[in-house]
Amino acid sequence: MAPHTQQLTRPAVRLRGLTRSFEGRTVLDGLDLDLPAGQFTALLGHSGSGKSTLLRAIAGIDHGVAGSGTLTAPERVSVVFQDSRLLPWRRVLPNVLLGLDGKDAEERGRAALAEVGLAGRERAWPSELSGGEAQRAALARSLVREPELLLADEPFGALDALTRIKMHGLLRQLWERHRPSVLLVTHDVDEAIVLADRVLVLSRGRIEVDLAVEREGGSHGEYRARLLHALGVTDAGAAAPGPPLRP
Ligand SMILES: Nc1ncnc2c1ncn2[C@@H]1O[C@H](COP(=O)(O)OP(=O)(O)OP(=O)(O)O)[C@@H](O)[C@H]1O
Repeated sequence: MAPHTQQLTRPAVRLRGLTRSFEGRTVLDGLDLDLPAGQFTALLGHSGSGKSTLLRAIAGIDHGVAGSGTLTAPERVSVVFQDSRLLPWRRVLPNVLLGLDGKDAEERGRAALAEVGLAGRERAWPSELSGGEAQRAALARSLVREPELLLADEPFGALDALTRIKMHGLLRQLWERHRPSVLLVTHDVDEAIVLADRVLVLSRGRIEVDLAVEREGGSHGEYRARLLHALGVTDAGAAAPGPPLRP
C-alpha cells in the first residue's frame, strides 16, 4: 500500500437497511453502518450474531444469500480469515502474488513480505510456516493489493496468546503506516480495545453499541466493563478478585 498521505472524508463503507436471512431466520435486520475512511473498527458479538455474515456482505462474497438493503464499499477490498488460506502447492511469494501481474508485482510482494517480517521466506512452502507466520503471509497477500478496506474475520483466533500479542502489534503498525479502513471481527473484548479506535457490538441483527476508544487517556478497564455489560457477560474476575495467589 502507498504510505498514507491524506484522510478521505467520505465514508469508506455505507450500509443502509441491510437485511440477511437464512432459512427464514433473520440474522441482519435492517442494519445501518458507516465506516469512515481510514478508521480501525472492531466488531464484537456473540457466536451466531451475524458478524461473519456482515463481513461477507461488505466483501461482496455472499452471492445467493437472501437479503435487501443498500451497500457502498470501496473497490479495493482485502479479506483475511482465521486460517491463512495459502495454497499448499505454491511457495510463499507466489501465494502473496496470486492473481497479480505487472512487472513490479514481484518487487511489491517481496516488500510486503519484508513488512510483515517474512523477508527471506519467499521460497518457503506454506507447510513450513508456523501459524503466526502463515497469518503474516496472509497479511502480506492483502497488503500487496493496497486495499482501501481490510476486512479481517478472527484473523488471530487460532494463534497462541504470545503470537497473538505480536500480531496485534504488527496489524496496528501496518494500519498506522497505510491507513486502510479496517473492520476486525473478534470474540476477544481486549483485542478489540487494544487495536481499534471504535468498537461495535452486533446484537439482534443491528449495531447495538458504538463505542469510541480514546487511545490517550481512555481506561481499558472501563471500556471492557461497558462492552462486557453490553454483551451480557459477567466478568467474575473483576467483580470478585479473590485472594492473592501468593499471600
Ligand atoms: N450460508 C449459510 N446458510 C445457513 N445459515 C447460515 C449461513 N451463514 C450463516 N448462517 C447462520 O447465520 C447465523 C449467523 O452466522 P455468522 O457466521 O454470521 O455468525 P458469527 O457472529 O460470525 O458467529 P461466530 O462468532 O460463531 O463465527 C448463524 O445462525 C448461522 O448458522
